[in-house]
Amino acid sequence: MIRLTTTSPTFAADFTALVNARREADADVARDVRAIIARVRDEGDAALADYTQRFDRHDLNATGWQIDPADWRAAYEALDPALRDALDLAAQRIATYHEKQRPVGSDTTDANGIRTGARWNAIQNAGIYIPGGRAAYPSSVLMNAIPAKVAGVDRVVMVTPTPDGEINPLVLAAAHIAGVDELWRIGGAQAIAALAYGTDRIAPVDVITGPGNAWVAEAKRQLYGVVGIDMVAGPSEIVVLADGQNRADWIAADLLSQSEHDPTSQSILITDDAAFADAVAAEVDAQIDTLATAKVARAAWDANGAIIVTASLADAISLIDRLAAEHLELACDDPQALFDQIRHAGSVFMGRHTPEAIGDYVAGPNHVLPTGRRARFASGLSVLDFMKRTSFLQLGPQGLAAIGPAAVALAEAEGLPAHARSVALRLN
Ligand SMILES: NC(=O)c1ccc[n+]([C@@H]2O[C@H](COP(=O)([O-])OP(=O)(O)OC[C@H]3O[C@@H](n4cnc5c(N)ncnc54)[C@H](O)[C@@H]3O)[C@@H](O)[C@H]2O)c1
Ligand SMILES: N[C@H](CO)Cc1c[nH]c[nH+]1
Ligand SMILES: [Zn+2]
Repeated sequence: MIRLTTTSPTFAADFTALVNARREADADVARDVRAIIARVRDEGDAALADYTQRFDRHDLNATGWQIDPADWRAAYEALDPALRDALDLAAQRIATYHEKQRPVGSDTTDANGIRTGARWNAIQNAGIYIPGGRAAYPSSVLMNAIPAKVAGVDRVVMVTPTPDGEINPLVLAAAHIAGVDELWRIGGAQAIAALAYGTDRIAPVDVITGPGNAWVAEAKRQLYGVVGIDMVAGPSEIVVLADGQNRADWIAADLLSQSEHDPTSQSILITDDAAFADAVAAEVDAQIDTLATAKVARAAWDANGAIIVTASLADAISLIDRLAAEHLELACDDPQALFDQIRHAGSVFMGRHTPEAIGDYVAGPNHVLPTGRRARFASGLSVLDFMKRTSFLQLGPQGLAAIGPAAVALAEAEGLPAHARSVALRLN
């Protein structure tokens, strides 16, 4: 963990180094992913079986390539009732939140009878990546599949790695609740490539959504264009802005909640109270060892964690915007006043009783969010990622007469005579 103070003479350089640190997709990851993608494109299922053996340690031809919907239902029905209720509550809240995102098209006709508009249609085939290397993510099944179904996607294809051939029953139960259509036991960059290009067994999809580690995120980035993607959603991050009135143990737990995802995760505390910074640092150290995920959390905190002490909470705003983090907690008395001034963050958690982890599971907004400072230009997963818009126009003789000559003039000015003729012929 590094500790910075805004009054230090080296702060500007130190903070810039923190902002620019490349935690994900370094040169090796990009090169390895390129090789994996090329092999899956050329060798299809054989490459998938080989990579699954290498990274997930099981033989797909023995364990099975797919898991059957009957098994999803059985897993749901066998769940402990409290867990089933928790999953149902999460699904219902996520559905309610996302149903409000359905877009409306437009259809207007002006005084010359020129009709213009736009119509939204669902993507036909969506691939959803559900991470599964270090932890199982039933919550990510709901976060991806529910918006896809709200959008009206015909075919939702879920891929997830099953290390050592084991699958978490909660992941199956979530697939059942969310109405997934196919479930393949493949993960990593190879699964993204299979969804993008298709193989003998797996029909290709039109868009791929979902989070994953550095290899998954880089594969989506490299395959964008062959296939649509939601965003690059890599190793988790959190920035917590907290004044000295918070409980140090609460804030330490919030920081660790994201550090425990991945050794390349990043957790940053910004506070205007140096004594509170000390207390949180001590709490993080005390809490890490109590976690079953201590090894990953420790690696992430040591390598990428940061505590920044500012002179005031207001001084933190420009720092927060430069970090453009996936998650931002505002643990202070008037979070709204700060939120009003912040532009770049994937999702914001306001007030002392809104830990980021509540949004990971049950609040309703999507937990698939842009990482690596991409909140400057990207948004969290939504129904719109599973839809696209087609514009349309319709003119009669009067409308064409009104705007056609301008089109002819512009076409001639561009040196495109066939364009000009196509309009002019109809004007005469
Ligand atoms: N940004 C978000 O919205 C969000 C949401 C949930 C989870 N996450 C992130 O998802 C990630 C989940 O990671 P995970 O590892 O548990 O599962 P994962 O499914 O993303 O990755 C596991 C796969 O990675 C591949 N892999 C591992 N080591 C490799 C190597 N050396 N070379 C090539 N491929 C390799 C393997 O194919 C393996 O099956 C975490 O980073 C977590 O922070 C992000
Ligand atoms: N925090 C993750 C997004 O970065 C989402 C998640 C799922 N389960 C637990 N956490
Ligand atoms: Zn999380």
